[in-house]
Amino acid sequence: MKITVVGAGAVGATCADNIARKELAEELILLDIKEGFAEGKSIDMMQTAALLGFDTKIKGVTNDYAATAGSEVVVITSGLPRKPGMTREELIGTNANIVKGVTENILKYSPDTIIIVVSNPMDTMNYLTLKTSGLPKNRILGMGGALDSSRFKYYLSQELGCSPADLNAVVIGGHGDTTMIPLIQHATWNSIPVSQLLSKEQQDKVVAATMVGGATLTGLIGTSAWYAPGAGTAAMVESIVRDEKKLISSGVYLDGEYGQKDISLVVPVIIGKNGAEKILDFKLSEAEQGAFNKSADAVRNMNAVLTDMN
Ligand SMILES: NC(=O)C1=CN([C@@H]2O[C@H](COP(=O)(O)OP(=O)(O)OC[C@H]3O[C@@H](n4cnc5c(N)ncnc54)[C@H](O)[C@@H]3O)[C@@H](O)[C@H]2O)C=CC1
Ligand SMILES: O=C([O-])CC(=O)C(=O)O
Repeated sequence: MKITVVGAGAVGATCADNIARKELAEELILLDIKEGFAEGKSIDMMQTAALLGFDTKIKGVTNDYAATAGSEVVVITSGLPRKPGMTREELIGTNANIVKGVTENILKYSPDTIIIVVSNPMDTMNYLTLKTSGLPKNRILGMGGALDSSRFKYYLSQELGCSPADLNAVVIGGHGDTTMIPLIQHATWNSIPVSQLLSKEQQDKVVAATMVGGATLTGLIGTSAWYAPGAGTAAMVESIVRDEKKLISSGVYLDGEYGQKDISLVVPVIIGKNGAEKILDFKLSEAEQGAFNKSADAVRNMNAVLTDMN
């Protein structure tokens, strides 16, 4: 198994680190445009191999796409992160060009790969990758729901005083401060609905904290988060590589599911060796479907910016 991670910054390097520790690949290429940066990070990570006991060979390259040839999975993290006070959507001007160029270069050497898009604004960057690559829709996945669902579990666990691992909770919609939809009515603690354990105020607090989870960390750190984003992406890679068929909220192209067409949004997806193997199209309540439609409108407006940029 050969995997490439594009962008050796905070998220890309953390994702690569997780992939190596889990030994998901024999060969892992880390590519960045900044001279020597991916090489340095890769050597640093390889110098943990003796300590951590992993066998993955990590190689860093500066913009050398030939080195990525034959990658079965490619993760795209290249692009600017937001600064405090910014929205993810404000990154579109810079990141659309980066993601489009990277996708074109990757496909020259790995025409049948599965791509996971992380760069923000993720829903629109995933849609752009779908349109740029011409790959079948099952081979393009956006990372956002894995992270947001894990954040949702974190905030729920804080309120319930329980282990996040005992929780089942899912975020769908867009990967944006106002577009994500934590499905609180469906969340359970070992099968017990959390809506029966938390007051309405507590539930509202958890939902609100989850939605601005990324912005909160950006305010604290000065740039956006990377540990949970890196781990969320690696979990998707793992489900592909090990053909786990895990149900992970992910950005996928919708063709009628949840009443939406020609858009990428986050919904529950079974992820296996063929990428997005099945979208679980379950019935939302009227309020949830209304929120989903509103998120779709917002993401569609962002997607329209791509046309204006051309
Ligand atoms: N979807 C999600 O849930 C999340 C998305 N993100 C997004 O991921 C992206 C990366 O975030 P960080 O790693 O924190 O940023 P970073 O600034 O630490 O790393 C980005 C890297 O991309 C590289 N890069 C820029 N243009 C490139 C190109 N054309 N080819 C190859 N490499 C290129 C830069 O040199 C830099 O090393 C941002 O857009 C951020 O908003 C971050 C966290 C979560
Ligand atoms: O907040 C950001 O800009 C980065 C991101 O998508 C996240 O951490 O959820």
